[in-house]
Amino acid sequence: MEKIIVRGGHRLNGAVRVEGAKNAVLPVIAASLSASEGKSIIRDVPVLADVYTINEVLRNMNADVNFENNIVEVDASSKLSTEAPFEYVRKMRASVLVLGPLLARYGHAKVAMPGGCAIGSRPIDLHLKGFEAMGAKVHVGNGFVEAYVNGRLKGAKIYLDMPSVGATENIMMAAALAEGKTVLENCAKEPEIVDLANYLNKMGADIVGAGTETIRINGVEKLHGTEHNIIPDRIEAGTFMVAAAATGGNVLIENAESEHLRSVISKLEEMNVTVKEEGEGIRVIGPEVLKSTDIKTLPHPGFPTDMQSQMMALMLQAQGTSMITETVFENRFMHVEEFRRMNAKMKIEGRSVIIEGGSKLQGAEVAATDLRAAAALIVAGLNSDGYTRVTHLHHLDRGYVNLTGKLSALGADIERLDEEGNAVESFVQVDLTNDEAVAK
Ligand SMILES: CC(=O)N[C@H]1[C@@H](OP(=O)(O)OP(=O)(O)OC[C@H]2O[C@@H](n3ccc(=O)[nH]c3=O)[C@H](O)[C@@H]2O)O[C@H](CO)[C@@H](O)[C@@H]1O
Ligand SMILES: C=C(OP(=O)(O)O)C(=O)O
Repeated sequence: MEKIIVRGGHRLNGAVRVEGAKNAVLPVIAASLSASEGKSIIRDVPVLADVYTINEVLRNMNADVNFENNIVEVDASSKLSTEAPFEYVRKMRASVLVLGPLLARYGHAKVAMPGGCAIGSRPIDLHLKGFEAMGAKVHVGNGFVEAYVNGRLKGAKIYLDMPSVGATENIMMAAALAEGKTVLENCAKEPEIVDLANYLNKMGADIVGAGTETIRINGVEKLHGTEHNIIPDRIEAGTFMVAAAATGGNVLIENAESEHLRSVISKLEEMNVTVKEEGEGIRVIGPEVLKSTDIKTLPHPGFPTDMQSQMMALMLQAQGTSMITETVFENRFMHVEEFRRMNAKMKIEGRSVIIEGGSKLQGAEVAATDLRAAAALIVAGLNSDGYTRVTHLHHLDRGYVNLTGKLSALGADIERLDEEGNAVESFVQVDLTNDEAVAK
C-alpha cells in the first residue's frame, strides 16, 4: 500500500498555486452531455482520479472525451447510451449528476444507486423529487434508479427541503432543457453552483439567480458545446491556509478566491492567523500561538463541511478548548479515531467534537477515512513529533493534485512511497493515457 510519510517541525514558506475545483468540474463535465451539437472545451481541469472517473462514465455512454494538459474536450453530439453502471457510481457519487442531463435530453436515464459512504447515508431523494415534479416517472429497484418521461420534462416550481448541492445541480441541468419555466427554491448557493449555471448559460441555457436562494430557469430546446474555465478550488486553497497556519508559516496561496472563503478566513482570523489578499491570491501567516475557536458546518456561505477535518487538525494545535459541530453530514467524524492515534485529546458528543488543543501531537501510522481526512492527517503530521505515516491514499487522489510535492516545495519534510519503498513523486506520474490505472 502506498503511504505518505511526514516528519513534523518545519514551517511552510513560499507560494503555492491551487487547481481548478473538483466540485465544479465534475458537474460541468456531466453537463456537457446536454450538448447535442458542438464540442465542449473545459479548461483548468485538475488531474484527479474523480475527473478520470467522470470521463470514463461519459465515454461509457459513447461520448468522445479527451483529457490532456488540464483541458477536457467532450463531444456528446452522437447518440448516447443513457445508463451509468455501479462500477463508476461506486468510485464516485458525483456520477449521479448524469441523471439530469440525460433525462432532459433523451427522456430516459438509468444510474446505479450510490448508497451510503464513509461520511453519511447521502440519499438522492431530493434529486428524484425534482425530476418527478417535472413530470418524470422514477423507479428505484435492483440497485438502480431509472427515470423516464414521455416527450420533454415540464418546468415546475420546486422547493428543496434542504439546500443540497447535488440536487440543485441535477435539477438545474434537467430544467435547462425542460419545456417552460422552473423556479427552484431553497437552493444551494455554493460557488460551484454559480460556475455550473455560467457554463450552462454559455451552452445556450437561460438561468438566472444561481448563487441565491431562488434559481429561475427558462427551458430551451437544445444546448450546444462551449468553452469554459473552471473556478479555483476553494477547499484546496483552504487546506493550504490551514497548513500554513498550523506550522506558523508564511504562504502565498495563488489563484485562491477570497470571496469563496469568507467563513474560513473569518475563523482563521479568530484563531490569530493573519490573512491578507495579495495580487491574485491570499497570504496566510501563522501566529506563534493559535487561539481556540468553535465552528459549525453549514451550507454556503456557512463554514464548509469539506474543511471540517482540516480545521480540526488546526484546533489540535491551538491553546484551549475548541468545538466543531457538523450539521451537513451525520457521520463525518471518522477521522477523530485516527487523530487519537496521534495522541489528540478530543471527544465526540452527538454531532459535536470537543477538542483539547495545545499538547504536542505524536507521529503515528494513520489511515485516511475520506479525502479531506487524508489532507487533515497530513496537516496534523506537519507539526507533530516524529514521523506520521498516512495510508489509504486513494481518498487523497480523488481531490488533491500532488499535495505531497506542493507541501515539499513549501519546505515540508514529506514523501510518498510505493509498496517497495520507492519514492512516488505524485499521482500525476501515473500513465495518464490509461484511465483505468488511476481511477480508484
Ligand atoms: C461533488 C460535490 O460537489 N460534492 C460536494 C457536495 O456533495 P453533495 O452534493 O452530495 O452534498 P449535498 O449538498 O447534496 O448534501 C448535503 C446534505 O443533504 C442530504 N441530502 C442530499 C441530497 C438528497 O437528495 N437528500 C439529502 O438528504 C445529504 O445526505 C447531506 O446530509 O456538497 C457537499 C456539501 O457541501 C460537499 O461536502 C461535497 O464535497
Ligand atoms: C465529500 C467530498 O466529495 P464527494 O461529494 O465527491 O464525495 C469532498 O470533496 O470533500
